[in-house]
Amino acid sequence: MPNPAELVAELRNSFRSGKTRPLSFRITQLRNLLRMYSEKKDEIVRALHDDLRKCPAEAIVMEIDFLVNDLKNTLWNLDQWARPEYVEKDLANLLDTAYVQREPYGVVLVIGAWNYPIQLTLLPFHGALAAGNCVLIKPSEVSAASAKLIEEIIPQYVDNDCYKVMNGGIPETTDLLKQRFDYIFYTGNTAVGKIVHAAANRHLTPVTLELGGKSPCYIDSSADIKTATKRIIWGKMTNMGQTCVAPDYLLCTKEVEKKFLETATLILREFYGPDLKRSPDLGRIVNDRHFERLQGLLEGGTVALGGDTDAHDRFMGLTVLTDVKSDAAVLQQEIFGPILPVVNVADVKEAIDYLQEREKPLALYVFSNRKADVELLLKNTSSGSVCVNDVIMQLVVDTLPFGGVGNSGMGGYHGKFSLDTFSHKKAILYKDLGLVGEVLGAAKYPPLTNGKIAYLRFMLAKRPPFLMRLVKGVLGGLGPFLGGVLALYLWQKYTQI
Ligand SMILES: NC(=O)c1ccc[n+]([C@@H]2O[C@H](COP(=O)([O-])OP(=O)(O)OC[C@H]3O[C@@H](n4cnc5c(N)ncnc54)[C@H](O)[C@@H]3O)[C@@H](O)[C@H]2O)c1
Ligand SMILES: CCCCCCCCCC=O
Repeated sequence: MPNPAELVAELRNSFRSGKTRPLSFRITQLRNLLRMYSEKKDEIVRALHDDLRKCPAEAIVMEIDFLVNDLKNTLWNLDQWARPEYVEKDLANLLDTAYVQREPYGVVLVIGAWNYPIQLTLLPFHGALAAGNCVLIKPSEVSAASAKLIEEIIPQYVDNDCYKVMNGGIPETTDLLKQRFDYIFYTGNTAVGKIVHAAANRHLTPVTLELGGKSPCYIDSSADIKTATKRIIWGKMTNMGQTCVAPDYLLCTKEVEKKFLETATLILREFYGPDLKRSPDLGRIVNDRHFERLQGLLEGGTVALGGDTDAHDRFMGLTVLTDVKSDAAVLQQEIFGPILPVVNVADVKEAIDYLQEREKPLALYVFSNRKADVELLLKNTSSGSVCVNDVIMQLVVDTLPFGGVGNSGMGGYHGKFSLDTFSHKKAILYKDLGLVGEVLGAAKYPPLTNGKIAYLRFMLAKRPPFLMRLVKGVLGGLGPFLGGVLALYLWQKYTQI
């Protein structure tokens, strides 16, 4: 087992060498990863099958394509995203250059989770690499085949001095977290998120925590129940419910619950045939521990649909629970499996009360054609994301940030947000050393007369953007000489006071 202190020291030396700074170097690494996903596609599909019995379609669309699309987007845009961002200024700094320059933090630790073990481990890696960091990747030990594959293939495609993989379980990760990193990106459950946060805090290391929680799904009687049911079942059964943003429970009236149950029976048959267990499109629960945990959750209510389980095969069909006691474990902990409890509410106001009393979820789903009610939910609840009239699909829009809030996490990524997450936004003011610049700023020097203070206040005062654009235009038109004359005039005018 490699020594974490040595790994981090090697990465730090590589970062200090400046190797990862040039955009051309990063682009080469990203292109190599693109080649990796194409050349190692079969191995990835096989590893995901070994870990979760993920079907090839899910492995390709939800893990490999997700990564490939992210790389393409980054490669097409990185040059532009990484450019300095010039910003507006006050009069006192009008001749100077003020801009934000993204710079890499240094050595980044990425800790992945097991449910989408390739995607969730390597997507943050893309962002950290693109931003110019050196990276240590720690895949989840729970998805052992994927972890082993990542350790094997990453060194074949990217620079070994700058990017490393370390496998291990809780003791190894605990040791790793004693090291000083410049950024930590963690995906996993909230309890461990707190451990990671505390460890990062010892070194004041900034973090992104991509956590979980119970993502509610509100349906009202105005929604097209067939389409809503299809979308909910798809989202709940994808990866056997082991998706961070899977709909966790339904919030609806008794009447909608009844319609949902009738429709769900038909949809399940349409999607997976008469015997769900034999469907090639359904995966399995990741391990026995999680299977037993899920079986325990079934005790919380009445099984209104499904309930079929096979411990030997770690299979569980979609199981809808009704009349669930409010203190049942299935309504307290994140389910992360194919169980769907129903919580009955009379109307949207009761739904909002229910949501406000609970932790902020990673996602909120609303199925409704009542625009006013949707607005009420949007305005009166907080969650990492919202998707109206579908589930999970908000993640696909990579111009939206993906992340939680409160107990479901902090920070976000995807698309350009990944580059922002892994970059420090350095503020740079490049002052003019010439005479005009000096005159514009000279009022700050003591002795501070009333005139100088008035001048300073005039120069630093906030003005509406249109006025600043006008001043800039006029000064630009006058040229530096007349601009200087104007500055001298203002200086004269104010210092005479
Ligand atoms: N927000 C997201 O993007 C996202 C994505 C996937 C999963 N999740 C959430 O993650 C949870 C499921 O994942 P999990 O937590 O079971 O995954 P997991 O068991 O794979 O743990 C995640 C990582 O934490 C490490 N870890 C575990 N215990 C640790 C400890 N005591 N100290 C230090 N490191 C430790 C593991 O080695 C692993 O790399 C769910 O709550 C789910 O909602 C969130
Ligand atoms: C087409 C839908 C793609 C969905 C990808 C889901 C990723 C989930 C990450 C959290 O567990």
